[in-house]
Amino acid sequence: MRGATPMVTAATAGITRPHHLVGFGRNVLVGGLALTCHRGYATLPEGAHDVGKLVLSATEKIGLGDNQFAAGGFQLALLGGILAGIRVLGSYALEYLKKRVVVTAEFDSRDESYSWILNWLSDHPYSKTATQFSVSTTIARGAQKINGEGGDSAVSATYFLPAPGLHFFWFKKRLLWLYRERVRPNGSSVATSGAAVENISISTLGRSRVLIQSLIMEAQLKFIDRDKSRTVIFQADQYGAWRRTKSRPKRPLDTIVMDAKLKNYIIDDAKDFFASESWYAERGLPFRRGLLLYGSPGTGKTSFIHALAGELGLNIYVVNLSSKNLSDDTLSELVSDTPSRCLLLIEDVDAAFIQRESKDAATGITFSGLLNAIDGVSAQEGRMLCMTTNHLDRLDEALIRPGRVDVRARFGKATQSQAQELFVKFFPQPVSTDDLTSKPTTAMKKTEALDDGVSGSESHMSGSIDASPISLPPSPKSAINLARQQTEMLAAQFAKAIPDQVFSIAQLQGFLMGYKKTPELAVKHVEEFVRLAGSVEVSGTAKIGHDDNDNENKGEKIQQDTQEDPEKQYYWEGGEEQQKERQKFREEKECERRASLK
Ligand SMILES: Nc1ncnc2c1ncn2[C@@H]1O[C@H](COP(=O)(O)OP(=O)(O)OP(=O)(O)O)[C@@H](O)[C@H]1O
Repeated sequence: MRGATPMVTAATAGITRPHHLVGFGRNVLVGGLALTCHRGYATLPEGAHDVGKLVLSATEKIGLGDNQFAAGGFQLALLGGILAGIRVLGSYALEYLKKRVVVTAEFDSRDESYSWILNWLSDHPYSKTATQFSVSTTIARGAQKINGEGGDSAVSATYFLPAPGLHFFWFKKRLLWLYRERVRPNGSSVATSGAAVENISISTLGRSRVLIQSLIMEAQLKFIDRDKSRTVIFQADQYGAWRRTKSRPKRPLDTIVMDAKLKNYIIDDAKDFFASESWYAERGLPFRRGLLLYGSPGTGKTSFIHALAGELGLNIYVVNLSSKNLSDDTLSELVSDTPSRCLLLIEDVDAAFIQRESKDAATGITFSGLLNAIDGVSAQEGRMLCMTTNHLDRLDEALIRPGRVDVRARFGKATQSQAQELFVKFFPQPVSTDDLTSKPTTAMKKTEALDDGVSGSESHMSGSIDASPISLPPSPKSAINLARQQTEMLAAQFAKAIPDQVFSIAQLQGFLMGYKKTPELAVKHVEEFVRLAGSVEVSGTAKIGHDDNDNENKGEKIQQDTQEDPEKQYYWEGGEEQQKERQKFREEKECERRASLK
């Protein structure tokens, strides 16, 4: 067979074959790859000739030299193996080389560090000039959104980030490159929409990690810095891990209307606690503190905890006991996973156990599970447990015993002085020199009259706007530009009309929201609001409720007097007439403002 088969010879192919390849070339032809292999081989670099020799001698050694088909197949397999080996080795070699000359840091969107990098990148000059960029209103990680922050403004915050792909940028006068890619998790489709996971890798030439580490540190500090003036809220996700859900600007304590002594007591107690770690350690006491806030809905329990967290510079970890994903184990894990200094907040602590009594309740935690989680051996030290409830009487004594709850505070409905304080905080007007030098307004005169014992209630509701005792003279400023003194007088009038401890601050705040820019009108309509609150249901701005919990409260009296269903919810908007009146009032004020500008 040898020598008889070749259809294309070296001569016909026009190739001069080195003499040592003759046999190999013939067999390759027999193997069926004829010219391709042959030519390809002939153009191989010098080192590859040795591979040819190797294949040839291997073929002859195993005695396949005479069987052209077997020899051809064997040679092809061997060649393929060698080439694959070279490829693998090549990639290892490349990888090795890369490790020697390139430093790379990788960030995964499931980790918090990813948010640091995105935040850092969004501020980097490159992101501001990159031609391929992505726009985002959030800095998103796999399972969570970071933002909704800065949401006070009408336009939401926007981040410009390098788009997925390769980017080059400078940092500390060194060239870095960044590769951003999106990977959909295995097994998820668009329909099931498993959130895409993102990766970012940042690389630079060299062997030292210092540069990239300093970039990461800078990014982390920047991120922490941005949180300094905010309170970050964490919540448990469905896997029982803490997820940062949002951050809010710190709420100043003085925005909370409550008994000043109680406020100071709780703040001092909390500050004292966080400063006493060694005191607890010396006495072998677990370094934990429990705070229970109870009272009617809308009295400021949650708001106070947010303000407290802001004051102490701590973040809030919120547990929702009604969550169906929560089991005793996950709760225990969550509690032990809280950082050592934080507020752990359990809202409506009674709710989970009430629901458990109903048939379809499916919450996974047990009462003993809750007790173990909050003060078991694995519970984190250094955290302050804050619980809120509307129904103190529904709580098991074991839950609120000293050691679990160290401070209990009742949040009551608004007293008259709190209503006054709320009004002043709601309309915080700067003292303008114009206002101070202006003649006393009708409103001031009216308040003086009230102080003299003249009832203002009739005049509040009667007369046209012009004749209204609280209408203001033309002012160079807008209708809301009242001097503080005037605001305080209006506040006093407002408070006088509010029955003591009947309405929650949330209810009063809701009512005032209807008069954001017209405090005079709020005063004018407050009596009507109080009167209608217990007797009429109208839809609108301020939702007002009735505390069926508090026997002493006069809201109940109003309800009973008017024979209304105590479960009923009431809303305030004012009748059509009042709305017209309000509109007219606004128009007049606008005319006055324009006139004053001329
Ligand atoms: N004492 C208060 N001082 C200032 N704002 C208050 C006060 N009470 C209620 N508010 C306002 O009313 C709204 C509801 O308050 P918040 O959620 O704190 O009440 P809560 O007592 O926690 O109610 P719930 O028991 O229903 O959870 C918030 O907008 C808050 O600003």
